[in-house]
Amino acid sequence: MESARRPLVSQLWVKNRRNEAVLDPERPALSWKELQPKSGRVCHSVPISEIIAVETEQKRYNSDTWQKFNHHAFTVHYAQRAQKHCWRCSAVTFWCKDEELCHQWIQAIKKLLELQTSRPKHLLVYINPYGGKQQGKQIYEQKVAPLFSLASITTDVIVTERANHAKDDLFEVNLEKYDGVISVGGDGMFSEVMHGLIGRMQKDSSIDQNNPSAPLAPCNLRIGIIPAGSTDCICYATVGINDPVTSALHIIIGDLQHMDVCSVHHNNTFLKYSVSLLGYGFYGDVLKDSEKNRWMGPTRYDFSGFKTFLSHHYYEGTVSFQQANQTLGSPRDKSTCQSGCYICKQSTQEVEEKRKRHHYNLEETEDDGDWKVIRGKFMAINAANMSCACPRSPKGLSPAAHLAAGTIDLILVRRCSRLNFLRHLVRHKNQDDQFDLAFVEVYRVKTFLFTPKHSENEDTDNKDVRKKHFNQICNGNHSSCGCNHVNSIWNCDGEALDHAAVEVRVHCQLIKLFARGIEEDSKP
Ligand SMILES: Nc1ncnc2c1ncn2[C@@H]1O[C@H](COP(=O)(O)OP(=O)(O)OP(=O)(O)O)[C@@H](O)[C@H]1O
Repeated sequence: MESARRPLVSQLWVKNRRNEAVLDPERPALSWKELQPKSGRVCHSVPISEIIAVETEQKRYNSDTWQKFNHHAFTVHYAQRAQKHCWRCSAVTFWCKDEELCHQWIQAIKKLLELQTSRPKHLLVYINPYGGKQQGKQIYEQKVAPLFSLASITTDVIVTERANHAKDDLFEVNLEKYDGVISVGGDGMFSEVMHGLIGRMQKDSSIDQNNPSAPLAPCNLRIGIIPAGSTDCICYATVGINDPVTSALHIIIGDLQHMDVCSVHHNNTFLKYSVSLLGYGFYGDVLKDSEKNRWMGPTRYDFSGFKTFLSHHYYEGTVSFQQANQTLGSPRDKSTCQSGCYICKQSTQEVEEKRKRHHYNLEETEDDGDWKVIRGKFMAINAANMSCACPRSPKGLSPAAHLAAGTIDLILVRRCSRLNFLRHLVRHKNQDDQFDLAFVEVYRVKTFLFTPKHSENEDTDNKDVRKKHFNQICNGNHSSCGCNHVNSIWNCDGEALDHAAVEVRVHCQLIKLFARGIEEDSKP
């Protein structure tokens, strides 16, 4: 036992150069450095947690090296950080003088890899063949499957045949045999998989999803996202880049990122879950318009964004919310949520204690803030469950929002001039603070309710009634006041909700992803 903890140190050859290689179970890492370097000495080091696989080198070299070492070599495949959060699978081949030493190294590395218990062995993969540029199947087969096979991960792959295929399947399938579920597609496909998994957990735990205050059962299976859609914001926000190989490597090494999920209800009826943006007003209208122009592809968002900006609608209603405890930070913080975020870690402990208390039917100790009620006319009401950073807006809607702190950043943009609204929008792209404007308010909340001024029955099919209420605001001069809609719609992670009056509640760390959040400086 004692010898297993001692470092293995040997002289091995890498590319015809003599190296000292060290496998240290205490650190735990594999490192090697040239013994007689031509220039400065470079020490390479790979944490065991980032080694993908070790393989005996087959006789595919016809080189002098191969002759010299009597064919004894092994290759270590590992995750290497490239640029801007991008990871690549690199390999290094070590040559040994004798077979026994080669075997000893391979066994020692394999033993340490076996201790990496968070790694998945068997995965359930759903591929949307029609997401994004319809490349999901090729991306998976060419870039991801070979890496899974290298890492000895077995898979059951389902290419979806219709919308909701993955979601329905997740309600039926035996999940016990899997260590994770992979979504190959965009945000819509991820949402489908997430709804399937969360729904299944609640069904198995006999929890009624229609009850807005029911504590939901957490999902223990991790979800992996292989980005292959036209919008891959969830992947970008949790990994830092939309790159299938990087995502596959995070899955293989068994990364873990907890994530909050918001439940959205209307009159005690469950509508949807959301992990990124719930937007009423501006982002709801953009979605409504963009759905009419799907034929345009991803450019429809720019087109509809511009059109919606020009139409300059505002909406009346009441927002009531319960503010989160100060220890969970503020939306105006300068620091952002990154890999190993201490605020999210603190929430992990709290959520575990809360689940234990619930399990033993102990009393809850709620320390959340008071309720606040705001009535007004809003250009936009945005609830960000994460920063919502994406390649188009690298800061995101709420740059300091957390992935797993159990909070929502509620952004209220009150009625303002077109120029002022433009100033607010432009600040999502530059260094200026988008909240530092008189007509913008931001709160960190746990739950909120929105009630439109005009009831939804009035807004839907009864046109006469709609006209009556519409006239109350603008006296019928639609073009000058810009309020030719009574109510907007909610954009819930890119999908439209059927109701404007909603109750939203955040469920701290309800799901887990194969990710690690965004690393501060990804290139060592
Ligand atoms: N085989 C299928 N046929 C049709 N729709 C599907 C299929 N599989 C999944 N879907 C649905 O397609 C929707 C969009 O998928 P996805 O997010 O992968 O692509 P996308 O191009 O990013 O989407 P969007 O058009 O919303 O930007 C999802 O909501 C999903 O439910």
